[in-house]
Amino acid sequence: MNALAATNRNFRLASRLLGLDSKLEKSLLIPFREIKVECTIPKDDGTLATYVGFRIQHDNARGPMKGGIRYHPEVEPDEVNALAQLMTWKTAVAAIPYGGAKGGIGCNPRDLSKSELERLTRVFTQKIHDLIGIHTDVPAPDMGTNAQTMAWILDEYSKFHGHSPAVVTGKPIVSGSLGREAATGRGVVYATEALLAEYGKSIKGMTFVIQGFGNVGSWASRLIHEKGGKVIAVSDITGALKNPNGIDIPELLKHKEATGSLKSFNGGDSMDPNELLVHECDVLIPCALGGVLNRENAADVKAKFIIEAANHPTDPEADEILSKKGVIILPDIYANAGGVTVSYFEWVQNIQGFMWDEEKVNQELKKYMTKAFHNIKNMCQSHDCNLRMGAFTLGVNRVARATILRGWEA
Ligand SMILES: NC(=O)C1=CN([C@@H]2O[C@H](COP(=O)(O)OP(=O)(O)OC[C@H]3O[C@@H](n4cnc5c(N)ncnc54)[C@H](OP(=O)(O)O)[C@@H]3O)[C@@H](O)[C@H]2O)C=CC1
Ligand SMILES: O=C(O)CCC(=O)C(=O)O
Repeated sequence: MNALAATNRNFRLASRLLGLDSKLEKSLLIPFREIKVECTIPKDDGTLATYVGFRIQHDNARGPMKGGIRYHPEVEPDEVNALAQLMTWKTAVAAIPYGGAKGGIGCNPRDLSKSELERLTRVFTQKIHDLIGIHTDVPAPDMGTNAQTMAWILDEYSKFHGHSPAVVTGKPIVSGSLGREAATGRGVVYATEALLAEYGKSIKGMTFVIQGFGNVGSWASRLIHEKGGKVIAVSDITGALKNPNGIDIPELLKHKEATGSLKSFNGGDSMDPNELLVHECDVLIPCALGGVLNRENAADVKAKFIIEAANHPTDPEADEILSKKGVIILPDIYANAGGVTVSYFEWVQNIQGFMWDEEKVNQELKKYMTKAFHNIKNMCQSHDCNLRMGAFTLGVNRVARATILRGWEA
């Protein structure tokens, strides 16, 4: 099932549990606005290259639309649409005053030089600058983008609208927030702790398998390692690595920084990346692409807990198979909400012109993640449902209530 069909399905199941009116359901499902732009840039060799950029603004009933910008060869409208919708429910689950959006450019950032990436980002910003803004739509990093990308967007946007640091989050520290770079991984760890506590367990001594070693995967690995968890397998696009005694994550981080990949790290054995997701472990954390858990591999998953740090890593068919096996899944719209939560703190700091220290950022993040977990659990009890539906009913209900309060009448 493609990402949009899967996301719509989860939304409809939640809407039914909540008993939403069908007209309201339709209105919540259809995006507020879909933007598609042509981005042509001169390459370093003087030739021209054209890329397609998207920004899909899903809903703004609870506040300005919010969500990342992805640079990846597989970026296409249905996927961006699904990711934008997930942002709407995610910001509502996290109880931060935003709606949802997502954007992206179909390109392989590994094949572009830094100056080509800068030109592409600036052209994309020129095409969408009048449709984003501090109180309308606030982008942030996602796969293939980072703080530098956000700094270019801020600079280009500011040429049209004056200096506007709050127009993007996930910026470098000069106008960004302390703690934002680590926030998604840190939020994943707080979410994991909240879940494990329900089962009388903690991170210390448990075994973890982590797919993806970019922003989210590397921070999650580092923090789990610091808390005494044993990361026994990790992967990036170049391959996968295992060590049953636990990988030395600080050493692996140095290796990845120096070489750009996990390859040839001598603190573990290489493994088939397809084996990684079905490797024996206590906790599996996908931190890369969507749809990686599907009917092909779900029956073979051996983890007892899955923490969805990536967006929509679990296809609905896999969801069903895993649930029958008794695997506990912490859904993306909660598990990876730490990033957008600290993006909210960054936006607040930019608007106030006042910078928080990192301790305050992390304390507030923990408060938001812990509260959201208990709110999800309450929804699970009221609707007799699993954690995914607990999170969806929580998010959808908050957005539906805001929509009704703003004047919706069937
Ligand atoms: N950044 C954020 O704040 C947030 C991100 N997310 C989600 O988390 C996920 C990861 O995002 P982020 O860490 O920012 O992205 P990055 O681009 O920083 O990292 C992505 C990682 O995935 C790896 N990867 C790509 N393709 C594959 C593959 N086929 N098999 C294994 N690994 C692969 C990359 O490998 P390599 O290192 O070799 O390139 C990289 O390590 C995405 O689903 C994103 O939507 C969710 C919430 C917030
Ligand atoms: O920080 C943000 O605004 C959005 C992060 C994001 O894209 C996501 O949570 O998927």
